[in-house]
This record gives sequence, C-alpha cells and structure tokens, in this order.
Amino acid sequence: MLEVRNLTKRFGGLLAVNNVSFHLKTGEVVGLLGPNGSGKSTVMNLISGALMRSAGEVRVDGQRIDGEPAHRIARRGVARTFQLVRLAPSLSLRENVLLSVAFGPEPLWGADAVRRADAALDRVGLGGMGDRRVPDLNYIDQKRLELARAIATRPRLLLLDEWMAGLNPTELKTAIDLIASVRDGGTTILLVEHIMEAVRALCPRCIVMQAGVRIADGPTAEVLADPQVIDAYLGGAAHV
Ligand SMILES: Nc1ncnc2c1ncn2[C@@H]1O[C@H](COP(=O)(O)OP(=O)(O)OP(=O)(O)O)[C@@H](O)[C@H]1O
Repeated sequence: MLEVRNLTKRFGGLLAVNNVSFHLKTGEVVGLLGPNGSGKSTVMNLISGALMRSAGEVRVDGQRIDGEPAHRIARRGVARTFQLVRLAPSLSLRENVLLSVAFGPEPLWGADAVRRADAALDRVGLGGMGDRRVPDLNYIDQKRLELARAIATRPRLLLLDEWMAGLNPTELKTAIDLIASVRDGGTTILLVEHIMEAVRALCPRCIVMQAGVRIADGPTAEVLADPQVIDAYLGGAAHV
C-alpha cells in the first residue's frame, strides 16, 4: 500500500536520504532503523509531506503523493506522530483531537466528531480527560495525546517517529499493546524506534538506513544479525 521509489532528499550539500526504495503491504508493521542522523525522520517527513523530496516517488495505494501538501496527504489516510511532540497548548485535549478529526480522511463535525475524539482519548488511556489542557499533561501523556490525534482519523498508514522513547517498562508494555491493537484494526504502520524490545514485539520486518542509504530490508531477526547492520550501529556509537 506504500511504495517508496528512489526517494532522495538533499539539504544543501548533504544527502540525507539517498535513493531509498521500499514497499509496505497493507497491514504490515515495519521498523525503520538506523543510527542517529541516518535519515529515518527525513523519510517520515517526506512521506507525510512535511518535507519536499529532491527526487523520487511516494505512492499510497498506487496514487502519487510526493509533491502534495501535508494536509492533502493526511486526507488520503496518512497520519503521523512527531519525534518532538507538537500539540496546540491553548486547546483542550478533546479540541486537539477534534482538529485532526476535522482534517482527516473522513472529516467529522459536531457530536460525531466529539464521540470519535473521546473514543480515541479513551483508547490511549486519557479517557475522561478531554477537558484538560496540554500544559497539564506530563511528557508521556502528551505522547498519548499525539497518538490519539493520529488514530482518531482512522488512518490507513500510520507513521510513528520514536513514539515510545522515554516510556518506563510498564508504559512500554502498554504502548506495545496499543500499537498492536491499531495494527489489528488493519492500519499499516511504519515505525522509527530505537527501543529494540518494541521493534522485536511489533515488527516482523525491518528496514535499516545508514548515512541516507537503505542497507538492509528483511525479517527482523535476520536484519539485526546482519554484520553490516551491526557495524552501522557500532560505528555510530563509536562516534558519539
Ligand atoms: N531540516 C534540515 N536541514 C538540514 N539538515 C537536516 C534537516 N533535517 C535533517 N537534517 C540532516 O539530515 C540527516 C538525517 O537526519 P534525520 O533526522 O533524518 O536522521 P534520523 O535517522 O532520523 O536521526 P535520529 O535517530 O537522530 O532522529 C542528518 O545529518 C541531519 O542533520
């Protein structure tokens, strides 16, 4: 359902994403891994329309989406979370979710939209908190709210960018179950994540990037045992 072909992004002289290609089938959950700075977030930004590609193509269900603005891509059923939480602080939690429902693939208004928003808040563990405001939330609950905003649109493709970073072990288990339930609802998921427990639990397949290039794509256990992948991670760590 997602087809990325020869995707390339230059920032000045830096090739952040270099001729990357991969496919995701409907309902697949795929990990996008790689050391810091390897281009993972840039790939997510290119798919969601937050950044414009330098070259290459992105298709969802056969339709070209590269070159479209982010709101049109969202209308096609692509939702995402950001590595740094982006919420509207002056709005209530419910209003934050309502905003994404209004701009999602099947826009809802009024009581239907409120029901959809409250159901999404409930699903991520923020049930009954719809009238609270973003500054009242701790970091983890802000991340929950980000996910509520994404899943309330009932996306066909969900892009999760390090959504689980900073969770404690109990929260991580809940988060993994939550993402599994989104998957079980039929959503295709591309997951950028450094927490290997989550990757192993959720992603039967992984793609690995290094310095903008796709260096591996296959079953998770095989990819993680690939000497080139191990070397990419150790090489990255050695430079920290
Ligand atoms: N807006 C930008 N302008 C210039 N350079 C950028 C921009 N965004 C990313 N880069 C550069 O592109 C490269 C890839 O960055 P990207 O954030 O995609 O990596 P990443 O794999 O997501 O890393 P991390 O795991 O640390 O989030 C890095 O060298 C980064 O500095």
